[in-house]
Amino acid sequence: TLFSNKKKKRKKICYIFFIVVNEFCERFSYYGMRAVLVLYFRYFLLWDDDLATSIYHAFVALCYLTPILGAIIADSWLGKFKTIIYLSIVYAIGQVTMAISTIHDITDANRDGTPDNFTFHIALSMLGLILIALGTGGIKPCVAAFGGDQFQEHQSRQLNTFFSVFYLCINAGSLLSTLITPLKSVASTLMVFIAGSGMYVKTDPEGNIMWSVCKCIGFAIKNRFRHRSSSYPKREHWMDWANEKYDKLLIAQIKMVLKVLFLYIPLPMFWTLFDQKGSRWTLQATTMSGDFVSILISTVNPILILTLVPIMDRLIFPLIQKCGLNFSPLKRMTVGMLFAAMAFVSAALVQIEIDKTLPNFPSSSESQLKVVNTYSTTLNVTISPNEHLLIESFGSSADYVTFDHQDITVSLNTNPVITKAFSLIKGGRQTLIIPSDPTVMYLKEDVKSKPREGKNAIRFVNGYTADLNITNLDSIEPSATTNYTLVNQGKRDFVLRHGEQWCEFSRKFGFGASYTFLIPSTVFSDDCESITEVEDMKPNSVHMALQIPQYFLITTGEVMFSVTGLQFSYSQAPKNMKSVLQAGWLCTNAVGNIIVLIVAELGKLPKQWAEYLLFASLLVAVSIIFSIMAYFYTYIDPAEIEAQVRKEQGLEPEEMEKETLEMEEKDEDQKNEQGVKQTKI
Ligand SMILES: C[C@H](N)C(=O)N1CCC[C@H]1C(=O)O
Repeated sequence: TLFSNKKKKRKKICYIFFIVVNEFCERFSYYGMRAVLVLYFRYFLLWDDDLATSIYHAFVALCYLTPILGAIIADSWLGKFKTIIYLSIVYAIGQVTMAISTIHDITDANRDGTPDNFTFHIALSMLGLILIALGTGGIKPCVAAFGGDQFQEHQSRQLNTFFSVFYLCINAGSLLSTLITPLKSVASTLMVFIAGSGMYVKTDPEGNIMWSVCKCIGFAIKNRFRHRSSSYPKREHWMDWANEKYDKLLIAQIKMVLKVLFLYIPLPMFWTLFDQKGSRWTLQATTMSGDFVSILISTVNPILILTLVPIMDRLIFPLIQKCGLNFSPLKRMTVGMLFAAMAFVSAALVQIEIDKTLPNFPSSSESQLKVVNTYSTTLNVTISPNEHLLIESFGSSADYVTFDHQDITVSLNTNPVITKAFSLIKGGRQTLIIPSDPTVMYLKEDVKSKPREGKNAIRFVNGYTADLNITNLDSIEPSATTNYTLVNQGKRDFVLRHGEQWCEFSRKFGFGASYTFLIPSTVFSDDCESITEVEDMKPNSVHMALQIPQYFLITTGEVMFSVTGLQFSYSQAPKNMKSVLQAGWLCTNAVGNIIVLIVAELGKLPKQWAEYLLFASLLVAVSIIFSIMAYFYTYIDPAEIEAQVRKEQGLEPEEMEKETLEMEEKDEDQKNEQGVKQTKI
């Protein structure tokens, strides 16, 4: 017996392995593709930021809505195993379609590097994304439930460990997704899953269960309405009004599912905060300094998951249990939400620090002006009515001057005095460039937000007497100013050239700054030494390491909320509706994304820190509501309830046991048969 038990255990570990590796590969493909999706929209389809992020969030929401479809197909028709196989094929076709849509040569007849027919590429990529959403979402509830199906009722501890390992694999896949192409991984997902085919415990679909559920609920509502008069005796539950027509077992199962789905109503708020990690927090990082921006943003969450899940499972939760505290799944989920709220408080505190260092940008009715002097002497600049600035040669005004009107007159104390009228841009920042011939002074528009992705915006004013060529820039005429170019952090070299003459100029950049470099007429004689720099915008000074606490808090919250939610959804579902409840759980994520799309994108508060605090407060309020709902929830053992109903229906427990035994024997025979077949091959 001992030997056969050990053998069974080893076998189980083996086929669980196929399932978790399958999830690893799938998430690998999904997150790998998601990581480059916004870039594809921005730089290939040339969409603007808003459209790119909206379509991105809509796609993520769709990926978490399609699980309903997958669950219906699995529980009512194909069964989980076949659903996973078929929808994985749809998934792979989606990835191929998406890959084809990125080949610009297909419509680039004139070979200029730009597609000629954007509509074709957009249509193809949208089709690809829909297929991917159908594939990834469709299989997701089935894989989790299918994994759970491999355990027997008494193995609840192992079941919990399975879901933790399952979540670890999701995040290992997400972490490594940037290294290997998504396409290969879809193919391997399928192969790994099929490889374990002969070993799985496959539960058959029980007819069109979803249709029966809908009909049963519809009948209960109609029947209740028909008997609304007080002369009819009350029933314990409104679903009991379906007793006249429907099987007691089905009614009991629907009650279990509805109870859990009702509990899920407040949960999307967690995902609303969680999903802003990829949008608001990423933007926050671009206003901070530090060398590890991209690594931090794309990897910190999965790395923390890989560390925190084992720590929680093996250390924290057992410790809490040892202290005699009942840290039930719903309590864990509530605490998870509170952690996410704390993460947003932490984000707000970081934002307040960042705001202290941000430039004072003009409001929509104001205009800002700075003056740069490349004239040969110091100038006294008067800007009507009462702004007086003393600006050295090859220097600038100390900071921007803010005006609440747009029309200004500038006078220079040259001989004769030069006076010129300008109209400033409302809500804009500009620089008045005074060249070597001040009569042609002109306005140049400046950046009025922090350069993206921690880059630096730089430009040059040519005070040299002839055209100049600068590395990677077009030639600049004398007295002209280049447009801004974005440069990365670190040391950058520029070569300035005019005919045979040249000199090299090096500059070390931080993050998110903006500079105007003034090139004097002596530039070649002093080997670029005399180039001066005007700081239009200071580099970011709040270090990105300050974001670590918020990532740590939200990931701790995720471990408590998401891993527990996954386990809870499986354990509280009746046998024939496991995928449906997994789909319901995943839908909370979809709704969360839709809320981000609607509320966070449309209703921006003027202060970012205030928006973070608002979201934190909302989640605290929601977690209080959830904890009250959880207080009234009684944990159930679906198998026990089903057995009890069966018993009430006259099916003796012995018969049931016999039935179960027969099924197990059948399964065992089937597996042995497969094993023999495989050996023969
Ligand atoms: C990458 C996340 N840490 C994560 O594991 N997930 C976010 C949404 C649910 C879950 C997933 O299944 O991808």
